[in-house]
Amino acid sequence: MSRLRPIVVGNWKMNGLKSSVAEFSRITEGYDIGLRAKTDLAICPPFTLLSTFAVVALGSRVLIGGQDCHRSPSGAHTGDVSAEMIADTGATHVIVGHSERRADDLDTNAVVHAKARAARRAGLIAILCIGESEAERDGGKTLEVLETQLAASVPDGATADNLIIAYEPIWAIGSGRTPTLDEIAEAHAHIRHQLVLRFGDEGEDMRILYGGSVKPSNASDILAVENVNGALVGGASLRAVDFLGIAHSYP
Ligand SMILES: O=C[C@H](O)COP(=O)(O)O
Repeated sequence: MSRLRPIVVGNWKMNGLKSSVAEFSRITEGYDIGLRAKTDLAICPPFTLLSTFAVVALGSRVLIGGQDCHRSPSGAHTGDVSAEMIADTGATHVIVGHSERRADDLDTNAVVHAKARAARRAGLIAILCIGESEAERDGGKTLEVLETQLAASVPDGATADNLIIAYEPIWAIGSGRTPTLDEIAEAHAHIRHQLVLRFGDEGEDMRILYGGSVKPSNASDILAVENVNGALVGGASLRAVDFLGIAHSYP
């Protein structure tokens, strides 16, 4: 097992109303001393719930993150939210480059790069997502795609304290399908290699999460794979029992 302290992150995507505080409270209550000894735990709710969740999380050590940020600290960007605003809620993390934003909002690698820099500027830890499409996997291009995304979207000067990589094969997100454990190991080893080539020893300490159809029934196998330092969980993070079940899967 990796020596790096794992982190299990829940991405609530566009889900959650004020009434969801009860479910989030169950997560904070379930993050007991036994679980804290195993793993960090974070929830990234929609922007509308960030401040509320940050208050509910106080004292629980559950971490809070945004799901995206604008590259600028403030200004005329209607509808956008800056990294500084996210940090101001008490959040510590922000997801950048999720494939849904790369697809829906045309976030290129250059844009993701700028957002990761913005996260650092605001003192947030960026959870930077990369991953191949099904056509790219079928075409044998997975490792090449990951390499290109890493080179173009991870900023210089990134450290293990301000950057987490999340490997999410696009075809595995919300589909119930996952790569084989060998395929996950291969992708994570490649990401680790690229990080070490670029950042030296610092690259050894950067956490690499797996995301895509993680659930309580497959978490223990996936989380045991070499260089998998945690998970980015979508659908299964919406219910405390499932999310805590995944976090408990660590040996
Ligand atoms: O950010 C989370 C990922 O997109 C994974 O979503 P999923 O667990 O619903 O497949």
